[in-house]
This record gives sequence, structure tokens and C-alpha cells, in this order.
Amino acid sequence: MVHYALIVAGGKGLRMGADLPKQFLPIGGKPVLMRTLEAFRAYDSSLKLILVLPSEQQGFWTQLCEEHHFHIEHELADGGDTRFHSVQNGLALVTTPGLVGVHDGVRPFVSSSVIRRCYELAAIHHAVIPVVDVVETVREVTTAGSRTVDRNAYKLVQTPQVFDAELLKQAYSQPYTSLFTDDASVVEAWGTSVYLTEGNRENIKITTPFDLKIGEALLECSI
Ligand SMILES: Nc1ccn([C@@H]2O[C@H](COP(=O)(O)OP(=O)(O)OP(=O)(O)O)[C@@H](O)[C@H]2O)c(=O)n1
Ligand SMILES: C[C@](O)(CO)[C@H](O)COP(=O)(O)O
Repeated sequence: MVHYALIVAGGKGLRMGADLPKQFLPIGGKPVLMRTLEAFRAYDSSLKLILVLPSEQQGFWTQLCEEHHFHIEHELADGGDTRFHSVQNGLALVTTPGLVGVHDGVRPFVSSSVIRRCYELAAIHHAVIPVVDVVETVREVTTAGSRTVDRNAYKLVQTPQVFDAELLKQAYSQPYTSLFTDDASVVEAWGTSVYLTEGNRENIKITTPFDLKIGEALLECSI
């Protein structure tokens, strides 16, 4: 069975507010996106890697790969207006039955064991996502003010989100709605429930300048 990893990096990175798109920003001297692709290659050398990047950034990416002597084989697809549309574009390159893991290009600290578990469980459950516990108190903002809610009723969602390829392609044939914030929400709207497994806490989404600092610190800890 073919295993694909669809790495989406078609976003604008508005919350990072940097001149360079955040997937190209360095952590420990190496662009975030290279670290993410390396994490998947380290998990499985036979994985088919598809990278979704805005078409206007693809030339710069090729240049960066040359500068960094980065030779991990991957196919390129064009980014779309939303994450949903970027995933749709990447799925067009999924041509055989198998499993597809969709991963944010800006989550470079996903562990090999989480990737492995998601693919292994997806072979059984068809739709698997990694989650972590909420470790702080959570309040709901209401019209009257706010109130504490039961944190144990919630999980924080990560990627890779791994699915049977045919199921994911069918789910992504639905019309887009703004409620589709990840792949699980798309698959659920198609009528299939998702299986939760434990993620890794370091698997942060590099979203703001603060996350880059955390990323640098995580690298220092792992050296
Ligand atoms: N049109 C889009 C929007 C997002 N993504 C990807 O989806 C992942 C999660 O998105 P997020 O980190 O929130 O990225 P941005 O949309 O780029 O961030 P912002 O909302 O700050 O602009 C990222 O790897 C991002 O590149 C994508 O491939 N195509
Ligand atoms: C897919 C995701 O990373 C799961 O946590 C997340 O939903 C993407 O975040 P965004 O800010 O909505 O793009």
C-alpha cells in the first residue's frame, strides 16, 4: 500500500508578520520546511512526499534547496486560497490507493513515533488524528461574560492527520465551508468519524515570532 505525505505550505503567514514566508524562516540555521520534510523522510524512506507551495514561491524554494544541499525527493503542487484548497491541489497528485497523511509544513517538531502511530492506526481505522491534552484552565466567552468549562472535554489538534486515500479524496470533493479548519473536519462532514491518538507536545505549529523562539529552544534541548 502506498503511503503519501502531503505537506501543506501554501499559507500567507500573516500572524508571523515576516517579510519571508514563515515556512522558509530558519530555525537553527535551517528553513522550517526542510526540517518538516526531514522528519517524514526519517520516519520512512519510501514515503511519497508531496509539497504544496504557492506557485510564485516554488522558484525560491528550488534555490533554497540548492543553497542548503537539500536533496529529499518530493513532488510540488500549487497552493490554494485556503488550506482546504491547498490540500485539494495536493490530492490531485495522489494517484493510487493507500494512505495519505496531511501535515502542516510549519510543524517541524513532529516525532517519528507520532507519525508512525498515525499511519499504523489509519490502516485499521481509516481516519486518524493526533491530539494533546489541554493543560490550562479554559474559559468560554459568553454574552453575559465568561465561564470556566471542563478542560477534559477538549483536546488540541495536531497533524499529521492520516486517512485512507480514497476516503480523503471523496471528502475533499465537497464544497468548501469556513468550518473546514483541518482535514478531520472535512472527513467528518463527509460522514466518517475520526480516531484520536496521542500527539507530541513539541509538535507546535510555527505561527508567531514567539513560536520561532520556542523552536530554537527545542532544538537546543535535543542537541
Ligand atoms: N491557503 C493556505 C493556507 C494555509 N496553508 C497551510 O496550512 C498550515 C496551517 O496554516 P497556518 O499555520 O495557520 O498558516 P497561515 O495560513 O500561513 O497563517 P496565518 O493565518 O497567520 O496567515 C500551514 O502549513 C500553511 O502553510 C496552506 O497550505 N494553504
Ligand atoms: C490543521 C491545524 O494545524 C490543526 O491544529 C490547524 O487547524 C490549522 O490552523 P489554522 O490557523 O486554522 O490554519
